[in-house]
Amino acid sequence: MIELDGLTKRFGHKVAVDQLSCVIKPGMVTGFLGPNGAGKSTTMRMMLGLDNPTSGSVRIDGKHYRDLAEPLKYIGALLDAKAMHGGRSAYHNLLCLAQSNRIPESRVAEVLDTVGLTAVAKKKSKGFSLGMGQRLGIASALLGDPEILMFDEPVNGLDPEGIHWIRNLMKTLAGQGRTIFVSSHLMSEMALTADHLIVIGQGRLLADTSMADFIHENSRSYVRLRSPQQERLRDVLHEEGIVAAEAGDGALEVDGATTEDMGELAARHTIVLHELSAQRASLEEAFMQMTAGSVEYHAHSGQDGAPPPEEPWGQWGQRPGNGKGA
Ligand SMILES: Nc1ncnc2c1ncn2[C@@H]1O[C@H](COP(=O)(O)OP(=O)(O)OP(=O)(O)O)[C@@H](O)[C@H]1O
Repeated sequence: MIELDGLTKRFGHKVAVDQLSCVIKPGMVTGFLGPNGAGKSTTMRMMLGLDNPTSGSVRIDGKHYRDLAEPLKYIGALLDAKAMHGGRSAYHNLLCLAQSNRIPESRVAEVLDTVGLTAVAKKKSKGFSLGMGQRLGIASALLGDPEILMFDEPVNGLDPEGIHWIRNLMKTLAGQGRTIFVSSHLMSEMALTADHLIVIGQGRLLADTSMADFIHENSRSYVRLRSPQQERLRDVLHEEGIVAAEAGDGALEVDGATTEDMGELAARHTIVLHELSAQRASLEEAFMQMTAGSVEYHAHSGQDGAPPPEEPWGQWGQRPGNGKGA
């Protein structure tokens, strides 16, 4: 478990992370989202003791990072896959890390096997492809068999096989009861991987919710109807007091409807349907919907990134209505 309590980081006048409080729980993959410059990397660096908070705290299983005697046994992280010593072999990179954390050498071969690098264990890591480098970084995170794992943009530049592998690895690790915290700009990938989301904008917490609730609350769900009797269908919907929007491709869209209700209505009026489909917004749409507010706020008043004069995210209190019928 990772607990953030009022975590704040200022760089001069710039507030990179602003009073962030949340708990990242074990047994699930928690996605960490935010637009560019939202403060994700800074937050992760503070979690790992690489940056000191200006105020507030981070606790790793109840302890400050600096109080962990052998930190790799508590928390493993992939922050920068290129951070490895290029002149050393994959094996020796991991061995050095193992020795400094009193991890047995046998573990090195185990994690190389887990990430599929056994065959290139003796090769210098500077010759590694981006995907191999990511795998080596993940091997180093796994080395201490920690209960908490953090991955910053783990799928960047990976091919579909590599992305699929990392996704399954994170799910497996979460299934073992570990705490998995992952940031990514690839929304489609995040939607497939994360169970829970923490979303930040301008350093502030925007959402701490399940994936399903996040999408539900920040986006539109509607039913698409297409019929060779489109005029008739439009009239029937109108008579029933149902508002339908033109989709632009000949279909009609009804907000907040169910396919059951729409299908039965069409059947009652013997209208042939060529399409009857429930449309749920994607994580990407929900994310854009939510963070659009953050960009809008920034454009109107944020010239130097100074904190807003009053609660800027109050609009999110009305989240369920956002985007409906937009
Ligand atoms: N060392 C630093 N000195 C000054 N400002 C910094 C420093 N590190 C980060 N910042 C600023 O803090 C803010 C948050 O940066 P951070 O890198 O944490 O965001 P991010 O969410 O990880 O962004 P991205 O998605 O682009 O990687 C940005 O405005 C950034 O310019």
